[in-house]
Amino acid sequence: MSIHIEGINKSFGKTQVLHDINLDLPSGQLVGLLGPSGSGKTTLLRIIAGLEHANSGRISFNGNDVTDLHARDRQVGFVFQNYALFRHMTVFENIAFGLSILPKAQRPSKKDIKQKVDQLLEMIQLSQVAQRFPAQLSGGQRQRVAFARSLAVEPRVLLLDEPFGALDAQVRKELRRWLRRLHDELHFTSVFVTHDQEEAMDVSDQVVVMSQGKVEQIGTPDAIWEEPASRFVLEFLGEVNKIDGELNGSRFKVGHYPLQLPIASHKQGSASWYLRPHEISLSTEVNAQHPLPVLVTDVNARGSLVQLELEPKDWPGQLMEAQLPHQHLIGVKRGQTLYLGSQGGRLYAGEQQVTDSSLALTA
Ligand SMILES: Nc1ncnc2c1ncn2[C@@H]1O[C@H](COP(=O)(O)OP(=O)(O)OP(=O)(O)O)[C@@H](O)[C@H]1O
Repeated sequence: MSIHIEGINKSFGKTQVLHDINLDLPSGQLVGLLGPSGSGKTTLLRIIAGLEHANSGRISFNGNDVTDLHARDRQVGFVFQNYALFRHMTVFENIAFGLSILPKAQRPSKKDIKQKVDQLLEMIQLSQVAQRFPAQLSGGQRQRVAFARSLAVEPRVLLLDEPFGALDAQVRKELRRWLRRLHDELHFTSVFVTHDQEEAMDVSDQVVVMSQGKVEQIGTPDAIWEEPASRFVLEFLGEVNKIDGELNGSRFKVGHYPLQLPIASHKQGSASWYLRPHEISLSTEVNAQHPLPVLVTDVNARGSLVQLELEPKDWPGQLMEAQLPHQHLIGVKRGQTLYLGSQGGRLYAGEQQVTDSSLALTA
């Protein structure tokens, strides 16, 4: 079931929380809505579900306008963060619930309901606990039951609001892999809300990055990682170091170190140089490619990679993280001075990117 979202605006009182949202979500995909708290993700999800009404704009499922349809007629399944299982019902009864309350004409026979629930129990690998009550399950198991319960009625669209939010890191990771596999088998269309970039990048076919009620970028996780559309997206994805300086033509001054851009720029004023940990290059000697002195404050070997914590030395800035192949750093120790350069990176002046994606500055 494809979802078409057109020109959605939403205000609560005088505050506009969604601004002209336009999205096309193809059928069978798992789409992650990613953004900081308050960016409007849940509101958008609730508008798709029909639980909230937009001030303007349209929503269609498979080309059919559902804007004016009540939530219960949209055939959407919902999974929330806090399981919302019925405590007095067994796992089996919880999963069967949606089917057993259907109007008589649509309700499957008892035998068919049992067959369906057994199938779902197998799919979530919980057949052995069918007769337990929710209180006798772990958090991860409860959430799997919540999934099965919403899938039982075969929704056209499954909407998930921070479905793994209440679980610990390990269970979260397992469950999101499980959701991905389930999705690959069953091909339903899902939209899930998360503020965790790793989670969104790990499981989504497409990620929609939101900020302040607007869509900043939509794309595959790879495309968003490789080509963040804005400074906000680059920063929000995390794992990026920021070095502030003053831009003047093709010169970028960090503290009293004048660095050279490989291109001429007409911009002037404050600018920030963004470097991901693997884009940092280090040398034991100062040279044109490695102009900035840094102090090594931590060294962590991680398999074939070494992770370093670096403190700016003699120029203003924050602690940085670098990640380099082991062989480049044999013998590097805490307390040692190294010289920093780059193998890429991005320079932003205000919201504007000054250069394309691969920028190397030199002295
Ligand atoms: N029923 C409501 N009445 C008034 N304001 C609301 C209501 N629901 C949401 N808001 C406001 O709308 C904005 C967007 O909220 P929303 O819950 O959609 O954001 P979110 O990105 O899902 O955030 P979070 O990750 O914290 O859940 C926030 O400023 C919030 O305070």
